[in-house]
Amino acid sequence: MTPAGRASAAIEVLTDLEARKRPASEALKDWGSAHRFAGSGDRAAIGSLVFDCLRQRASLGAAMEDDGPRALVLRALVSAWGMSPDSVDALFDGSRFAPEPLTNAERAGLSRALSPELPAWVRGDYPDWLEGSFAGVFGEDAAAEGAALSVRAPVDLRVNTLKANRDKVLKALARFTPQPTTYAPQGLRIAPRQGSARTPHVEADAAHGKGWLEVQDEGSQIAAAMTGAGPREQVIDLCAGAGGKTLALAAAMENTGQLYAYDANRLRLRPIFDRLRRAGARNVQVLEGGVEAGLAPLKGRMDRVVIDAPCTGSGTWRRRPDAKWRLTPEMLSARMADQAAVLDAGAGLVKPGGRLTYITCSVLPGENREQVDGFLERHPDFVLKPWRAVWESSIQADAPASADGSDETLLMTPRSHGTDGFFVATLERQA
Ligand SMILES: C[S@@+](CC[C@H](N)C(=O)[O-])C[C@H]1O[C@@H](n2cnc3c(N)ncnc32)[C@H](O)[C@@H]1O
Repeated sequence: MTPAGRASAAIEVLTDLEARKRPASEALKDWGSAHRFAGSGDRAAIGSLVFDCLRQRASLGAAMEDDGPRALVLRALVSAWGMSPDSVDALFDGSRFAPEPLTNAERAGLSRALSPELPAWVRGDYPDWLEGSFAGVFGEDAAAEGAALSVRAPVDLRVNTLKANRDKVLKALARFTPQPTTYAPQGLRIAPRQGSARTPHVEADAAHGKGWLEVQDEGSQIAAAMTGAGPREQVIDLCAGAGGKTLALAAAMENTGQLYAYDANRLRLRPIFDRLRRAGARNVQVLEGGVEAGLAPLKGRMDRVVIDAPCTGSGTWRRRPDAKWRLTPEMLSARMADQAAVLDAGAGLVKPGGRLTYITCSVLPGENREQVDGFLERHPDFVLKPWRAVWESSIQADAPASADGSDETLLMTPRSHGTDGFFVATLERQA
């Protein structure tokens, strides 16, 4: 397909998305099935353009003074793909498969500077109803923090120390030019590709098949390390899902002690079995029973309880940009109720002197600090351990400031740490 044909396809997919209100991945898949002539490079480029439009939907629309699919694609080619307005003008020439030529209003939109007077949610590309939450956490930096959540993310890898080391993986993946991550001791980063260039499919590499590495954001790796889980401990990953944290914890525990993996939704656990096998993790017991059968025997016995809580995922909007525009206040309230429930369930499992680590991949205060405050009120036998000391005992690199300025809990963000948005609080049960 020509670049102009790909732009037409992206407009088509965005139009479908808007009309049918469904996930971008589904709309892209359907488009691919209906256009079998499109090669994998075409699909990747169309997908990248659609996702770039969604990441910056509010600011692209404001610049164009039009938030329709065609306007978003036009401006994304300039703002996100770095094309000049003239080259976009030349692309949209109305020839076969190309979009219609530009109007004068569209030409003006391609060069319009974004006014600093626009509301922070427009400049920062987040939903308007979250203006208060963003201002509450980030103050004057709300737009800048939002903007950093609205660009492409790198591919981060965690070297599985049960089977490999950084040098071995660096060599195996040399063609992707990975670099060591700034903070996570076993992390590697592959920088995001620009424009239509394809994101490397690391999971198709032999090194992944051999269990040498996992795809895991650096923030997630740091959060797992900050649980402090180590050899010979009794640890439960209470919201294990597909096992991203479980695998990191098993490696930190050097395959010793006992790591329990539990999830209220058994279906979510399904991929964990293959992943554990591939990674060579042998100290993990997946708890498939319900709360009574699975968790009751562990009451008050755990050195570490890890709660990677269900959340809105606002910290991962770089990777799932359509999710940010689909999020509603009702969904946020439902996640907050889930978080309080899982925190209460986790509290009962911690042994005296043991620790509960509360993690979200969200930047919203209702899911983070407010949950911790509510927990401490309901469970006066727990105290909050300031994050800096926890970081220093688990991560070798110097601790950067929390994105919200807190000395008690850690908020990582793309802008402040180059990671996805992650929140970590350490709660210790008094002996
Ligand atoms: C953020 S995801 C976990 C991701 C996973 N830890 C990883 O690193 O790949 C949150 C998980 O919590 C689970 N969950 C929600 N409520 C729960 C509860 N009350 N008890 C245990 N798990 C729960 C969800 O099913 C979901 O799989």
